[in-house]
Amino acid sequence: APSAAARTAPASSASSADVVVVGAGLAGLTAARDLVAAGRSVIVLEARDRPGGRVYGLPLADGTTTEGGAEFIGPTQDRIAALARDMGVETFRTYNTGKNVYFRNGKRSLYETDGILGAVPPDWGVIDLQIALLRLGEMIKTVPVGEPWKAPKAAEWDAQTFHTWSRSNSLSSGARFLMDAFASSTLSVRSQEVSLLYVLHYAAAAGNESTPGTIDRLINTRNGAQESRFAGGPELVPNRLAERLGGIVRYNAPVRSIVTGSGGVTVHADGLTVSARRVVVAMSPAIAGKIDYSPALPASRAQLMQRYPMGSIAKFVGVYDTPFWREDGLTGQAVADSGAIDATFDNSPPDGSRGILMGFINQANIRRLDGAPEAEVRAAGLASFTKLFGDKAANPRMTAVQRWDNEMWSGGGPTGVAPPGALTAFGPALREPCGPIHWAGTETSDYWTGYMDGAVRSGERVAKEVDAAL
Ligand SMILES: Cc1cc2nc3c(=O)[nH]c(=O)nc-3n(C[C@H](O)[C@H](O)[C@H](O)COP(=O)(O)OP(=O)(O)OC[C@H]3O[C@@H](n4cnc5c(N)ncnc54)[C@H](O)[C@@H]3O)c2cc1C
Repeated sequence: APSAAARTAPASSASSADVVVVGAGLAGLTAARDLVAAGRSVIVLEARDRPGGRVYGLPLADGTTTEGGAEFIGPTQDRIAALARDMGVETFRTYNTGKNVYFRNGKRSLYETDGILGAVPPDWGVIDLQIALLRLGEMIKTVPVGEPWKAPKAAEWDAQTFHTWSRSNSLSSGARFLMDAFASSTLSVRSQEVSLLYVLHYAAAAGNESTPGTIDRLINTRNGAQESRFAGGPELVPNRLAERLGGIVRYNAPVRSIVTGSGGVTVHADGLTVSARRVVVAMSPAIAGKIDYSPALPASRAQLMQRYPMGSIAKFVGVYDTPFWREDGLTGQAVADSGAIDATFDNSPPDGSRGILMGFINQANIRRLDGAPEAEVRAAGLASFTKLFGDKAANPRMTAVQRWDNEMWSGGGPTGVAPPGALTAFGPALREPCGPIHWAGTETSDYWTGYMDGAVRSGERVAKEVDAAL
């Protein structure tokens, strides 16, 4: 249990603990849970006024919320599943009955997702694409989960982008578009921006210790990463965990600097300084790089933090009286090559008592809308919804938008992504402790890096690491 001193320290003061955890996202909260269970005194310092980080219940005008950040959970995501169970949060299936919409080259078509192609829309390049996917599947098998830099062809694959590979391994514009759509919908970057090795590892990591990761598990709704959602919203998981941890979690406490001395570390947050034997920094490398470290970190870690940028992403939702697309035989899922939104899902509540359409405004699309007033984002979002789901989508009861790129304590999303050269030169620094400073966050995970499950796994891993070091 936390020491009495840790529980009662006033908000603006100096205090001490065995371990300071920086960041109350899923990674930091999980680390704190396990360290407290191991009998260590812990203080969690969170910059925002809420826990959860990239897991966020986006408020709607009527006082309810919808998923503004992380949303889905699927098979082999065992650690977030276990945590949600512990917190009494149930899951339900993502609405997935009917056909998906595919919009390309100005033409709208519908397709089934229970055929051999699964979630892949049929396009002219489909044979071409299947051959490329088979090749990728073979490459993925050779990438060691958690250590992609040790793949036999790591140097070759980290020397090119996913775009370069997709262009030299497919001829049709359909296959090329669908490979770009894969990078966009999973990482919210253009395929030009991400290392081939990183993409291969992302797929290798989409599994668990007994089930190898695959591209299918990343992109599928049924049997894939989009299979289920959390009843009441995913934010219930971090909210309840933070509540359980109680007063050791301090909000509005952005950490500005971490000073390593002979006896341990001193962590300086706004209004609070904490001395500890160890510190866990539980956030993406890019955001961890905003903290001042003294003495300077080893160059490998400092430069990793310069080379692991966040994707660019926003979510747009429209709320309707009913999920009208269901009556039209549609799942609410779409893939589009134009407009502000390139992928959609049905975000309605489990009982379907009203309809919520969610659209991702991914990579270049949200960059184009950077700084645009909300009315312009709304108009662009509704234009996409109408094009994909018809005129009934034009007049929602309300809309909402969550722009992650403008969030000071996230800097984008869904995850940090490695451009060419970063993993082979700096990858081991993702997890390697720097003296008493340990690193967590979904980006440091082996399985399901980039996902809530990876965040939880990273918290569990770092708690063991720190407990052993104390
Ligand atoms: C739009 C979007 C959609 C997504 N969809 C899914 C999905 O469907 N399924 C899925 O599994 N995952 C999804 N993700 C990814 C998922 O949200 C993340 O993988 C996961 O939440 C990361 O948790 P974390 O604890 O590693 O980091 P974070 O959640 O980023 O937590 C880091 C915490 O540190 C805090 N912090 C930052 N700097 C400081 C500082 N200096 N001092 C103190 N505190 C600080 C932040 O405020 C934050 O609370 C999505 C993400 C986004 C943005």
